[in-house]
Amino acid sequence: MAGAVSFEDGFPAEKLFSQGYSYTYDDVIFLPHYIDFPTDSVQLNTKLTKNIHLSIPCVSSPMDTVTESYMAVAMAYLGGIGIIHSNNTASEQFSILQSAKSRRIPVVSDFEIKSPSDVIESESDFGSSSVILITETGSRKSRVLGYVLKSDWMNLKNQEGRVCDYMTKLDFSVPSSYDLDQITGFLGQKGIKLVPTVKDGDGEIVDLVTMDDVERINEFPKRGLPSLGPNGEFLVGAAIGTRESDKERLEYLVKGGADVVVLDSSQGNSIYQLDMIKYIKNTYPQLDVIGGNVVTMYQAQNLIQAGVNGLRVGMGSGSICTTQEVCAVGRGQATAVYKVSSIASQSGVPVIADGGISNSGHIVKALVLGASTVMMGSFLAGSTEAPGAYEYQNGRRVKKYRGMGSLEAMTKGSDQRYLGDKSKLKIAQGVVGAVADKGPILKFVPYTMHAVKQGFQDLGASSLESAHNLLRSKILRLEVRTGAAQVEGGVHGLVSYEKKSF
Ligand SMILES: NC(=O)C1=CN([C@@H]2O[C@H](COP(=O)(O)OP(=O)(O)OC[C@H]3O[C@@H](n4cnc5c(N)ncnc54)[C@H](O)[C@@H]3O)[C@@H](O)[C@H]2O)C=CC1
Ligand SMILES: O=c1[nH]c(=O)c2[nH+]cn([C@@H]3O[C@H](COP(=O)(O)O)[C@@H](O)[C@H]3O)c2[nH]1
Ligand SMILES: [K+]
Repeated sequence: MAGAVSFEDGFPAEKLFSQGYSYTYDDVIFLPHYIDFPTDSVQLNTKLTKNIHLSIPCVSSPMDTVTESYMAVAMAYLGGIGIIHSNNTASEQFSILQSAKSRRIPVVSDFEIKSPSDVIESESDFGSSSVILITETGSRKSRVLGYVLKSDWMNLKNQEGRVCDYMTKLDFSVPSSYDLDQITGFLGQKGIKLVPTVKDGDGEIVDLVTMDDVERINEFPKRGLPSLGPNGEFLVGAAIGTRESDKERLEYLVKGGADVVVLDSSQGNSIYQLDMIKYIKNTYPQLDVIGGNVVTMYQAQNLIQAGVNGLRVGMGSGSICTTQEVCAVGRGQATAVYKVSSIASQSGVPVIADGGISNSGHIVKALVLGASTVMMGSFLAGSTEAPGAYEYQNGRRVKKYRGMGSLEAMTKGSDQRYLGDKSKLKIAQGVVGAVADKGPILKFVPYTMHAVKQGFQDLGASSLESAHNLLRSKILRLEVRTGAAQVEGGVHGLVSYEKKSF
């Protein structure tokens, strides 16, 4: 470390965040410190809750356009975690959870299954997949007999025949608990192009993994250790509410193997949430509970005293949120993360900085200001692994992304909860929108983590713990950026440019 500092330059966080302003990530900037280690030696391993360890500080938000099973699997594969949303029935949420828990390979495999006597009538029978699987009865819970590749079918002379007349025979399947290395080895050893994975026990087909999938995944940048539970399954979380009916939902989720539950509310400091925390702690003492959302020390203190194992911070900071406009409550996210973390750290309760992340710099700021993980909605929406299909808007490939407090999400299209019950007024606190196709999170999350490591290196922080210590000991300094400084900090003065990050 460089020589002792005998002058004042910049502000310690404690001073900056006690001036009566609500700052967000873009308002503040860290002053660089001293580098004495390479980027690759920065460690981003962290805690989601007191008991759950992750190798990257990333959590996908419990929103119905962000986290279902493919997202949860990809997040755990990368070393983070996904929280399955609860905008569905308890049994629907249970199936999504089970679907994530039964997988170890982050493929988005959306294939059709037919029986040997079926006929493939047109190319559209393949859907978005390049292969159709053939099983004895044409269902998932049936013996695999073979497959038909779209490319083979296109070259067939007699496309009208039954699939058993031309399918490629396949006698193999592997347990769905196989990881990528085991499947790669299996495909190589048998010299086959693809293999279905099946659940232990009932033998239900889970995925179809092709050599192309395996090669593609192996080409993505290096990742952290996957997030695994003691039974070798991926760690997966789930959201619940604080109504009486959520106790039944919780029972399903516990049966489904949820590793952690998030009490999903915009204002977590309520009698309903405190009662739910007590109920969960009494009924399932082994289950970790994340409370929130909170933005003040007072709110946080109440939930900590009630026994939460983690805190989710952010009110109105999300990209689709209108809470601050509608309700006049909330807080700038940088201030909220700093203030809540400063009290939560005294009890060793990890903080999730939720909402408002739109670049790697925001992640650095959230983590250095005291958070242990960041929760992201829009940053992960629009990816291959996010729920929903791509569509085109003005020539751009996009996926829908919507707030869970938007009218559309609250009424869920045909759901009559709101439209039928005229006595209950519903006010939207979120919007429905779309985000651009970002490709697989398997690719852009590792690049983003590398950018975060570079930020940590500039600050002289080799880990989250070291960053938190540097901030608390007032060695790390920061300042507020004026409007002009923010303009200067972005790209400016060019006639045109292309922004390509990696
Ligand atoms: N982070 C943020 O800034 C915001 C997030 N959201 C998201 O929107 C969704 C809905 O959020 P909220 O509306 O805050 O959900 P919520 O379930 O906490 O609250 C909905 C309403 O139900 C009431 N309520 C909850 N439990 C109750 C019980 N047991 N008995 C009687 N009343 C009860 C609440 O007081 C509130 O009026 C969540 O997914 C949340 O994450 C919404 C707004 C802001
Ligand atoms: O005011 C709100 N109205 C909503 O409809 C809504 N839906 C989600 N959220 C919150 O926003 C977070 C995701 O934010 P980002 O897209 O910025 O990552 C999420 O993680 C939530 O905390 C909402 N907030
Ligand atoms: K907002």
